[in-house]
Amino acid sequence: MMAKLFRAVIMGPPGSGKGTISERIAQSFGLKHLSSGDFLRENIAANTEAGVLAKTYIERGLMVPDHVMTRLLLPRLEEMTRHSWLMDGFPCTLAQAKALNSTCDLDLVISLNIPYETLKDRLSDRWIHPASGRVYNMGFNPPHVQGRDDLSGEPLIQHDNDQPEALVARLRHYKDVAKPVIDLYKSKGILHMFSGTETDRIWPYINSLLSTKIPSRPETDTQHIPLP
Ligand SMILES: Nc1nc2c(ncn2[C@H]2C[C@H](O)[C@@H](COP(=O)(O)OP(=O)(O)OP(=O)(O)O)O2)c(=O)[nH]1
Ligand SMILES: Nc1ncnc2c1ncn2[C@@H]1O[C@H](COP(=O)(O)OP(=O)(O)O)[C@@H](O)[C@H]1O
Repeated sequence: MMAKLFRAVIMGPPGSGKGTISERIAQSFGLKHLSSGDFLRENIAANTEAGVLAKTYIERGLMVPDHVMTRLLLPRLEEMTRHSWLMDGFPCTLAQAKALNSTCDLDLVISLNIPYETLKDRLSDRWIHPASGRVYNMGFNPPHVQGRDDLSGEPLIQHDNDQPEALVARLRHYKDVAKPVIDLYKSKGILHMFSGTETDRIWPYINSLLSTKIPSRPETDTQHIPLP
């Protein structure tokens, strides 16, 4: 018998730990981690029509318009008929949420509520390996060799828009656009909000919530059919 597919979204301001927590969820529960940023980077690398268009916005530090995002992502999600997934970075706006709504029924939305001071500290210390998108934080998960990606050994970079001046504007913008999305998911009864300053302290709560909804990845347990 095929297990029911599970579809979840994770929301939160820049630096709130969406990527970090998504990876843990993917590992523990076997959901496929989808990231809007990764989809965009793939499309940019492949020079698709949407990728070329998206690049012109990202380069200017702007959000990609809703119609480009939905045209890019919804067909990919529609194709995922055999996989449970967790989407990170989409939807970001009410228009995106409504478009997603018309494509699929979400089971759960995780919203991360992290204080500004914490975000500022984390992001000013964030280093990225541009080619892979691997993310390091000098305090939390530093690279083995300072300034170098663990796998490729290539140099790490910092984003200008992770610095405090740009972050204030990004955060304000996030709050404005996310509020109606959060309200929508609250009204549907699928929103779960987690507050705190440390991913390691938030994670056990998310883990136990998901354990009530999906079987954890059974390495040895053959009673449960793992999620595809
Ligand atoms: N010090 C500290 N750093 C953390 C913690 N959790 C995650 N980080 C680090 C890893 C990264 O360098 C940075 C941001 O984490 P993520 O890239 O997972 O965040 P998110 O995906 O929400 O950011 P984005 O939307 O891509 O800007 O903070 C934590 O509990 N403490
Ligand atoms: N849902 C979305 N709607 C509009 N633009 C998006 C969306 N997701 C990602 N983007 C664009 O792609 C860029 C990279 O996204 P991401 O990798 O999530 O990193 P970050 O949010 O830290 O910049 C964003 O800065 C934004 O321009």
